[in-house]
Amino acid sequence: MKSKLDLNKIERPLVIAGPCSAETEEQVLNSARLLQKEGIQIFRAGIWKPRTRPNCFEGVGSEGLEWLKTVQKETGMQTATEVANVKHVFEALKYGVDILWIGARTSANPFAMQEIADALKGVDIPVLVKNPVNPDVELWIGALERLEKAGIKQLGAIHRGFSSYEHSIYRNIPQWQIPIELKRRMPNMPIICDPSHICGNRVLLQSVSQKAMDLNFDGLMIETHPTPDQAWSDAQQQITPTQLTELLSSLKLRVEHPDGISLDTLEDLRYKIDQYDNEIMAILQKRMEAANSIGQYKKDNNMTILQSGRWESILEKHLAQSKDTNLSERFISKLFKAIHEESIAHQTEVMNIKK
Ligand SMILES: C=C(O[C@@H]1C=C(C(=O)O)C=C[C@H]1O)C(=O)O
Repeated sequence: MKSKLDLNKIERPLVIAGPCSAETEEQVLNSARLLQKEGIQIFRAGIWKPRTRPNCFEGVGSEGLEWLKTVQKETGMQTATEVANVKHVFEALKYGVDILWIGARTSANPFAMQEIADALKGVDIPVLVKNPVNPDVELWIGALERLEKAGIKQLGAIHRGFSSYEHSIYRNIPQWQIPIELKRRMPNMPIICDPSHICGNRVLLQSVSQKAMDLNFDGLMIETHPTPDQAWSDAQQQITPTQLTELLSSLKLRVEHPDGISLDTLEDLRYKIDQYDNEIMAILQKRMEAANSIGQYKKDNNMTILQSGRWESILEKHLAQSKDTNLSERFISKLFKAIHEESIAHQTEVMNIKK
């Protein structure tokens, strides 16, 4: 049977909503009915929950798949759930789940991904792949490619943020440059944002959803629960179906290339950007030439490449200067660390590689 959702023809934003976990039949049906009233067409619910520690609620298992079937029959909504192994795939297919997604812990594991891809050979069902927990775009692409090779025609990516030891307001740091890179590498791959797992709390959901729309993401997967505070998993990040509607109607939907407007002003501004970029390139080249000469000096005088005191003072000076500019400390820190790394690479080449 051909699935109704065509991931290759999405009307933005595609919305997938439903509870983090299927808990009871009543909770599942109640959630679905409320979402259907709000006009949501795709219902999500976790049946098997990968939890960091044992003795947490790990999902109701296959029993919940019956409830998803009732959701389809009663509301006409399509259903989506996470599969993490071959058994889950077969069970979900047996019960007619419409859309599958692969979680972040699974997409980080090429063996698990290959087994799932093999189990899906010859099946025509949309499959969405969450980014791996670690910020590695290659791993994410690899997971998608394994499914592509297995013949899955309707593929999509879900951005759910990345684990980090860094203290952050987010549960999983968005690292937007990673989904942006995925879009560059796989321009036709639909990308759906999962603000619930990025934020880990309700407060930030709206701003992250708006940002995803402004980055031209194709859709949103948002966790909803009829009584979020009573949810058996991830209570703090779930919202009610009514709050979901409020959130969705607050979003401003912009397009990448609007019809019928003159681009003259934009082109003038882009001309300026191109000039500045050329200047940046020329300056960086000159800076690396100086680094090469320093490398030669250090080689001749038996000095180490890394000079911690000098590096510390450069970084500190520019971080302090950034306060009087429109450049953020975070940006300046990243920029100078990248420059320093490249400078060290140049000196290493001069010292140890070049004859
Ligand atoms: C260029 C030098 O070598 C290294 C690179 C630096 C840089 O590119 O700014 C600074 C300190 C060193 O760790 C240097 O010693 O001055």
